[in-house]
Amino acid sequence: MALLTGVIADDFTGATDIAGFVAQQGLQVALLPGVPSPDARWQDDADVIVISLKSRSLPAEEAIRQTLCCAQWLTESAGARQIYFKYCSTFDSTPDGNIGPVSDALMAQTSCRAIIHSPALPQNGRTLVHGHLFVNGALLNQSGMENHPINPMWDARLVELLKPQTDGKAAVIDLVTVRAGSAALRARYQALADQGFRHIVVDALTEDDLAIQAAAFGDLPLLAGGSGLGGALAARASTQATADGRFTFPEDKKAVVLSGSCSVMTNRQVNAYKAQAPALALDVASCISDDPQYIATLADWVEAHSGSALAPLVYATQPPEQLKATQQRFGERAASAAVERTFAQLATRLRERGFNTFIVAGGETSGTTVDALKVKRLKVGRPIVPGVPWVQDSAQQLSLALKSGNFGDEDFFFRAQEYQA
Ligand SMILES: Nc1ncnc2c1ncn2[C@@H]1O[C@H](COP(=O)(O)OP(=O)(O)O)[C@@H](O)[C@H]1O
Ligand SMILES: O=C(O)[C@@H](O)C(=O)COP(=O)(O)O
Repeated sequence: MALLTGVIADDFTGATDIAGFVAQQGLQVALLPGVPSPDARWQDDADVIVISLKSRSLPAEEAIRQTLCCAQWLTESAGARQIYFKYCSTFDSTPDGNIGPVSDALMAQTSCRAIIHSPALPQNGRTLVHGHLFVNGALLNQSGMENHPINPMWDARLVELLKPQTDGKAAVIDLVTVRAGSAALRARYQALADQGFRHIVVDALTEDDLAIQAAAFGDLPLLAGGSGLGGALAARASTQATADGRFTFPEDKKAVVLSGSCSVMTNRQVNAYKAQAPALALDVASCISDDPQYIATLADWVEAHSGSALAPLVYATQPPEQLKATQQRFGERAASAAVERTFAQLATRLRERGFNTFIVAGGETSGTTVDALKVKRLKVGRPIVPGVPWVQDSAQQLSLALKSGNFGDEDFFFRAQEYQA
């Protein structure tokens, strides 16, 4: 089958999330980290290519530049018929971007009059009603996402979130219209585009609503949203039974858990795990000092605890009050950059010492870690929980579980280690 869709994900956990949902539908997925080189020609078989960027928190111009390079490569060198801009199911962005500016730039490049925004992921409790985004029934800005370290979410209304990010007019298509069926939904989209609306937010409460969206919008050159709509599009394209995506894990497993997310769920996961497993909290002051000796000390600690039944955990995860104090002391950007740099350097050091299995919590954290591990191309394996598949760089015999901050249940770090080859 020719390449159907080229996905550009704005972070790494988002990329493995959508790649996992697509692979579960039996489609062949290639997962590529970073902007492909412009002269790299794509000659392999794949139904869907997912490119993972770390563009969510970049300045808007740089996020646009990287995304457009990917879109151009996907259409011209890989033959993608459709571009899917994958962002977070919690619409993670700042007042400056990057969802609005990147969407505008992609519309210009793909000659799309109006872009669909569909972040809903009912499988993980993200639903959209009258354009309001809910996380497990709580409004986005009352869900814990208001305390996010780098993109605190200030509203739950997507149209309001988009306002400071774009000059394009935004509108909502509500659930009643979605449930009127794909033809009615498409007609409403056309009518709004004719009226000059450029950003069309579409409600979804269930997976069935996403299936209707996939039927209505499957042929558009450009779509944007979460992995829910991505999975629904793959289900329509699939002719096979669900693939299980098994691969062989490294025989001599040397695993570590790195947690750089401060989300509500990751805080619970870290607390549950550290009650039973060896765990070490990062010292942010030492991260800021950028002292190589600190990295060596961390690596020694991990190595010393790697014989335990449960993999050692190194975490920066903090509850909101503690995080606020850290950020006031060091500055938000400086603290988060120092923590990410520390995880990246630690991952490199552990790789050199033979660690081959990395369980990482947090999208930005996963981005820096995967970059540091110099991953080239990833195979997608079976899901540990919805939205978090095992992925593997077979050339390097390296297995990775990249967990979005809020995904998984309290026992996630345990479950991730119960895998079977
Ligand atoms: N203790 C801390 N102090 C300051 N920043 C932190 C701390 N712990 C984590 N961070 C930063 O918070 C950000 C979390 O983002 P991310 O890894 O994407 O998690 P999530 O998936 O929850 O969004 C990262 O930039 C990380 O470095
Ligand atoms: O759509 C989602 O929720 C995830 O795929 C995602 O984008 C993850 O982002 P982080 O929560 O920052 O890991």
